[in-house]
Amino acid sequence: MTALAHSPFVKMNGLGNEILVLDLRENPVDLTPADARALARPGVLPFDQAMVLYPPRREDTAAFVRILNNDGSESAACGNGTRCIAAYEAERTDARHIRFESEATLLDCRVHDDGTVTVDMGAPRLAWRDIPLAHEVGDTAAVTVPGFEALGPASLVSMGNPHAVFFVPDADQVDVAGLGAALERHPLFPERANISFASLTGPDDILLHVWERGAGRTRACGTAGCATAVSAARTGRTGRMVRVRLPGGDLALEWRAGDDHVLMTGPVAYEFRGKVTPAMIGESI
Ligand SMILES: N[C@H](CCC[C@H](N)C(=O)O)C(=O)O
Repeated sequence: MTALAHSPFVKMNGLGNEILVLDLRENPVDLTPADARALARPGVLPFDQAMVLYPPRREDTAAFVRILNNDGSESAACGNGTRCIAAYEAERTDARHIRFESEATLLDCRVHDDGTVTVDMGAPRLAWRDIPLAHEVGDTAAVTVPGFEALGPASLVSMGNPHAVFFVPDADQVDVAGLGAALERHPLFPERANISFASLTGPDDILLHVWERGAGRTRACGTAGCATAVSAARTGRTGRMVRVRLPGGDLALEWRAGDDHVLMTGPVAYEFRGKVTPAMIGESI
């Protein structure tokens, strides 16, 4: 039996984005890519991302968080998952202001009385090396992706993880899975990319469909919402405060003037709780 068995988990979702919160602060074992894939199997604990909590490395944080996609790959950021761990920690400790540390940044979260959570997702990174891209492209706000000229230029952003945002006339009509899977692994993106298709549906109102790196089609992606808000403001399509509507629900986003941090607000939901069993990670007792 591996040390992972018996660790407590909570299955949550942030706008239908399937999140597994695994609290390993009492039992900080390494969660391998194979463990993540085993847990994510259908009938076990299917998730888009696992948010794995480890003992804090800094005194002013509640935990160090690792983020794993369901294919076992690691991400440095996950907006919806961060709202979930903030709500989980608020429930456990009664704190309302909670800070986590991830590989990419510090994540300041505020849990509101209505149960919604605001996360300071930090400042976007817009330089080609930081996204990262395979080579220099000129202005990252409008990049024609070879082979995908018909989609028009993409706006490329890192929110800790790489994003490409295409503004299209009607995001509901796009073949998200077909185009998303091909673009995720385009040679322009050496670390692959999350792919978003966005349409303006009103002043400061955006419809969004997302194909996630390492997880595929999801009902919502918080960092993609952030990347889209930044891209829309950066290209003059909207102001710095927008509503982003995803299949799973809405996010309120503000790209704050002054420090350029992106503030993301949205709901979370609990599904069920339990403890990891050996069978869940593919082991017999
Ligand atoms: N669902 C997440 C993002 C996952 C990103 C992941 N697919 C990657 O970058 O590898 C969110 O709400 O922000």
